[in-house]
Amino acid sequence: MNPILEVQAVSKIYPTDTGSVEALQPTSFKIEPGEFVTLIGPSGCGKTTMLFILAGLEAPTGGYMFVKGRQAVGPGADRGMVFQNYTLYPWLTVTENILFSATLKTSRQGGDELKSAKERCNALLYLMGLEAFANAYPRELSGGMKQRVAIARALLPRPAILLMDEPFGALDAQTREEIQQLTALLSRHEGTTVLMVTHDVDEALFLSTRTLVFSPRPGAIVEDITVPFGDVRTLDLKLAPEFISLKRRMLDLLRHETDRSRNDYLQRLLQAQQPEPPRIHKLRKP
Ligand SMILES: Nc1ncnc2c1ncn2[C@@H]1O[C@H](COP(=O)(O)OP(=O)(O)OP(=O)(O)O)[C@@H](O)[C@H]1O
Repeated sequence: MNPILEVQAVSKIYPTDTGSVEALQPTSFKIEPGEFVTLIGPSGCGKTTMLFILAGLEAPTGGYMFVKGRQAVGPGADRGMVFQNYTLYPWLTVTENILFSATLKTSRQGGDELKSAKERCNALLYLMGLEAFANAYPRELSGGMKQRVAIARALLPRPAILLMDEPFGALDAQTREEIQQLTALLSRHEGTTVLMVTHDVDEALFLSTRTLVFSPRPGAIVEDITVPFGDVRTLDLKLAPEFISLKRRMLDLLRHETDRSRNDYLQRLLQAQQPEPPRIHKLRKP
């Protein structure tokens, strides 16, 4: 099978006023059609950087990416993006938000395109359980509903891959579980290929078919884990022994990586600081 996404030695160094920050080591991986891949790793390891590069919102320092075999440079309709913070246009209704890019595109192309975009929008509103809110404005929606609109908007043009950056990070625990379940159902129903950044091990294992574990910054893939829980997943899975055992393995791996980086850092700190010789105060005899 040809990969939907191929990442070849993508790296990133940010220039800053105080020197350069190496966010990503040269990193390579492939994603096959229909895979739901999560990217997990310690805070600051370069997960968002990788996603932004793949979305075309950040230029890589080195390396290449290919979507369906074609080199991708800059943003494109073949990659949909959902951010952590709700990015809906507050002056547009739910339907108008979902149709926004289609409206821009079809204003140049004519009526039939817009008609099929509207049909697709209605189908997504139904799948997302948002039909009753089709004409509501973002201020009238809960956080979970806003994020469902953002997902529908990203899915409208049927992107080759959906990129999600901690999309449920700002939601309360219950809403988060509801939307996780909806996302699992939706990605299976639509056959969407997904790459999602998360720092939540439960979320990664519940949703994905594969997890890429990143090292601390500069990020690099330290393990590529197949998640073997099948297509139909309910929240009960999170209590199953095989889920808990894989969760433990991932937590150990993340802890080990974080400890290793902390120890390296402490070691460097100790080497940089020559300990001062102990001061001996002689007591004067009275
Ligand atoms: N525009 C920028 N300029 C300079 N440094 C940056 C920039 N964006 C990110 N960085 C640095 O690059 C590193 C990786 O950041 P990134 O946001 O990709 O990590 P992350 O794994 O997504 O973190 P988190 O899980 O905390 O969101 C961090 O050290 C961050 O400070």
